[in-house]
Amino acid sequence: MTRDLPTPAQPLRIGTRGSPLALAQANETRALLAQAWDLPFEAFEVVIIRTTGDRVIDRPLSQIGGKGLFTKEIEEALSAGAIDIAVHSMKDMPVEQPPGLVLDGYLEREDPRDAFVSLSCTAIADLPEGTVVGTSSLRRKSQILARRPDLEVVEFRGNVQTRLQKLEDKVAEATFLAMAGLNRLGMIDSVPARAIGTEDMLPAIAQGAIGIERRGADSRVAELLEPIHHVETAQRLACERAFLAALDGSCQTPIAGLAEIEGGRLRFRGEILRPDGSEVLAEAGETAIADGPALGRELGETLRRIAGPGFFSV
Ligand SMILES: NCc1[nH]cc(CCC(=O)O)c1CC(=O)O
Repeated sequence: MTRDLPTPAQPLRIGTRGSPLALAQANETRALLAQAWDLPFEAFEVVIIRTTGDRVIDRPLSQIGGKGLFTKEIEEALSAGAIDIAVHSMKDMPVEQPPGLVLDGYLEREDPRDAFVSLSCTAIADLPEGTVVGTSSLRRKSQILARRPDLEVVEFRGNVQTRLQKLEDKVAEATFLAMAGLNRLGMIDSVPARAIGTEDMLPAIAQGAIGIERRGADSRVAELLEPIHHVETAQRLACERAFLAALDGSCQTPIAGLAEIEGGRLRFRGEILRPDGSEVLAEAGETAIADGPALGRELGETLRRIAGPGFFSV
């Protein structure tokens, strides 16, 4: 039993970005912790931290450069002891953490699929030739162009509300969002969104999963997180992130992958694309759950070999 549980006077400080989705994720973590330990909400404090990714909104993410655009400042606060845990969208997390920090707590994964969002159409296939679609994701852009080279893809940044306004304003006819974000924001019924099957658009690595980062030396926090940790999510992400690590993936490379567990077996599909969508390389495999990381690594290395140097630069 943990001896010193957080109290309203000395709350556990939960660091997060200030976007509506990030706040929803931090509050979900807070509620799960309060429930698991039978503590009042006030024993947990949400601390908002502004990141480079939040500050620079006039350029595509891929052009700002550097890893961890949405995480660097939060990790600095965690290392400095200004917060006790950090709640992240695992999709935005580099595969390696700074020295002293550990990212091994996961909430149960939400729907990993992407959503097709449009006021006028219901699927990519229905879009008239030459239609303009908006996305800020290199992966989604490449996947769309691979399927529909006739479409025009324009840069589309901002939160869900901003993007919907851009659809209203006819800046683009359609856009793409994570189902997980729409669900967590409680917006799924108020947005013209349709889930895209993972055979049609393979999600980003770790899409829909929330990770909780802590200081490795902080065993009290490790103990606090244990009851809200979701083992199957961790097993799926271990495979997906091993795939990403083998490909040295960052936000600047179009990489997709999804691990699924059924009947005690883990199935993984992964793909890499040229940024212009002119080529897609895919691999899939199945293994025992414990061997998920080895499978992810092996398939990542296979794809890297097949792709050769320069694959991502065209
Ligand atoms: N890169 C931004 C980001 N990071 C996580 C999500 C969605 C939630 C998730 O995948 O867990 C989003 C927005 C989006 O892709 O629509």
